[in-house]
Amino acid sequence: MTAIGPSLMCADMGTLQNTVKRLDEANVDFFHFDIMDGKFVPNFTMGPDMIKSLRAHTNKLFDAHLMIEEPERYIDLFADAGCDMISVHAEAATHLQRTLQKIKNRGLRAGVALNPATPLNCLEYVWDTVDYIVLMTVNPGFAGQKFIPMTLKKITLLKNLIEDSGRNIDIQVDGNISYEVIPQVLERGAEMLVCGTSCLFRKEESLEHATSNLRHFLQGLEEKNLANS
Ligand SMILES: O=C(CO)[C@H](O)[C@H](O)COP(=O)(O)O
Repeated sequence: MTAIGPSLMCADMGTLQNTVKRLDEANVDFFHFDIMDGKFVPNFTMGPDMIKSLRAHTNKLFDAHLMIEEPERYIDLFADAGCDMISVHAEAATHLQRTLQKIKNRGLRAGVALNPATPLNCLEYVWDTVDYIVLMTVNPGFAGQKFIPMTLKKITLLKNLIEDSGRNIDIQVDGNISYEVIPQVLERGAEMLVCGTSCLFRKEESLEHATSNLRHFLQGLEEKNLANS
């Protein structure tokens, strides 16, 4: 089943606790936290203390996407805050394998995030240390950007590489994951959707409606695929 993960940087920061409770009840699958340092990306968002304070309000998976330089220095901080999954950018981790191993040693799922222009060959020697790949479909740093069409080809290539590796590695897509884009990324092999302003945090509908509409839409696509197979 396709996993829905609200991108909490798109929420109202003043009512975050309530938002997490509502989305938990609306039955999202995981919560996605974008961590920015003003260096790797030109923006700032949330940090470990915020994650820690939200941990008591849901049992759903917490997924931290570290858009920061030297991510290896902060793994313990985010693990201690209550994260279940941590992804680091290949472009930012000098010792990528060591950093992924550090995440796994803490008992968490380890992810590699790739900017749109980063080729897939940086994954070649870490297949045995990675649980999920975050393919950025916009350049990271800001919500509300435009989907980059070249990344569709990358999903197909990545799916083939994962199948060849024989490993159980999920593909997460992040950036302008709209109703128009969703069928295209799913048909190419994405399994985890990071849902921001493009499909969940929308002015015209409540979080509850947005989540249930999205779930129905995904179910419809899955039924159509089953019927065609
Ligand atoms: O990673 C991100 C930005 O770097 C956000 O998670 C994402 O872009 C938010 O979604 P949307 O594009 O739909 O607003």
